[in-house]
Amino acid sequence: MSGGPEVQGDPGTTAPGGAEASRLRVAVLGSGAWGTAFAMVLADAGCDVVLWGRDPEVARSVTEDHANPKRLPGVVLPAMSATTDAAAALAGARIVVAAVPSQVARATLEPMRDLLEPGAVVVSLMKGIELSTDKRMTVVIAEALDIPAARVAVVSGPNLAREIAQRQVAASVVAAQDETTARFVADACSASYFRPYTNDDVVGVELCGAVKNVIALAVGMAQGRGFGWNTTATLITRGLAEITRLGMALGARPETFAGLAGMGDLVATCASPLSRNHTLGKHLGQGMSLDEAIAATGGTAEGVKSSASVLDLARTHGVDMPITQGVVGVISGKFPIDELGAALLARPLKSEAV
Ligand SMILES: NC(=O)c1ccc[n+]([C@@H]2O[C@H](COP(=O)([O-])OP(=O)(O)OC[C@H]3O[C@@H](n4cnc5c(N)ncnc54)[C@H](O)[C@@H]3O)[C@@H](O)[C@H]2O)c1
Ligand SMILES: O=P(O)(O)OC[C@H](O)CO
Repeated sequence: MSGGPEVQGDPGTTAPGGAEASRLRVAVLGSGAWGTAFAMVLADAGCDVVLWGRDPEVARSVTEDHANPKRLPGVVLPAMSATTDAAAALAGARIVVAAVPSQVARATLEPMRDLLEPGAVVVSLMKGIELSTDKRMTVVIAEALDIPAARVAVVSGPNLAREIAQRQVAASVVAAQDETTARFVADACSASYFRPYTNDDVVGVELCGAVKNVIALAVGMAQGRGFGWNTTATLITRGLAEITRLGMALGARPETFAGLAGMGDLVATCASPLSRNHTLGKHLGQGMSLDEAIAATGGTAEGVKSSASVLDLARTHGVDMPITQGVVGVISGKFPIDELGAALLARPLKSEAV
């Protein structure tokens, strides 16, 4: 990659000085699978990237060995630095990308509030809904860092970290209330194998990312019980209907659900064995306990916790989400997994359109 996005234009502050002054500095918070893979996209796109995480050995290995064997074994990373020092990571960063598990986002970001560069844009890669508040991640970010919503964006789409880290071709959505913010982020992460589209439907894009994980759990459970592609396709299609109903009730645009962040990510997550949510659901379907399934899956399966906040949101807004309700029942141990299919089919018949 040559050049890369320059430090100029909106939204902005003055470029940091020194040799890297002409390259856009980006801090990625969270050195897990997606934080690391997205840092790679940004570096390939020409940004000056620093990765922050809690684990000193991961930071050393990313900086010195160009590898994160814990989360992306076998992947050779482009040149980037990594640190456990948040102040060092955030210094001079015009874009800050948050890629920690959703339920720790607020606690992770709040202590960084005073370290953020004035005018920095903050991007959520997270696909969850905060328990206890039912808030979307861009809202949590704006509150935790005390910045205007117009400076917050979300990147979401069919983006399995391992495939992106292998530089397999993929597209995604960058959503922000402010078109300038979305364009700024899209320019920063546009690489030869990664194509971001902009969108201003932040609510729709974030709901798609969080709820598809719940539907992927349901698909995994069904496949673990031995059901085949008809069941999978039924759950994906009716899952999309659930996501759309909730999104419409919260003010999202219907076309978002047919796009990359909606149908696109739903298909990738429900079909791929690389998905942690799908895999965890499958383990449950095969008879593991929740604790066993979490341990066997490894990594963050956001749907386990976010299913409860999604269902809570649905109840608050009077939206019917039977698949989500079934997943919450199974996860909480209150509903036997082998009765889920029959319970979903026993509901009163209705028109497909509602
Ligand atoms: N992996 C993917 O393919 C993928 C793709 C798109 C979006 N996402 C989303 O990105 C987010 C991060 O997922 P991931 O795949 O990188 O997860 P991961 O499980 O690979 O890594 C999570 C990282 O967060 C760190 N972490 C955990 N608790 C923390 C805390 N209290 N404070 C700071 N760091 C903490 C862990 O040490 C780890 O480095 C999730 O919301 C996920 O849904 C993941
Ligand atoms: O591994 P999962 O289930 O978190 O899914 C990964 C991504 O969200 C797919 O786009």
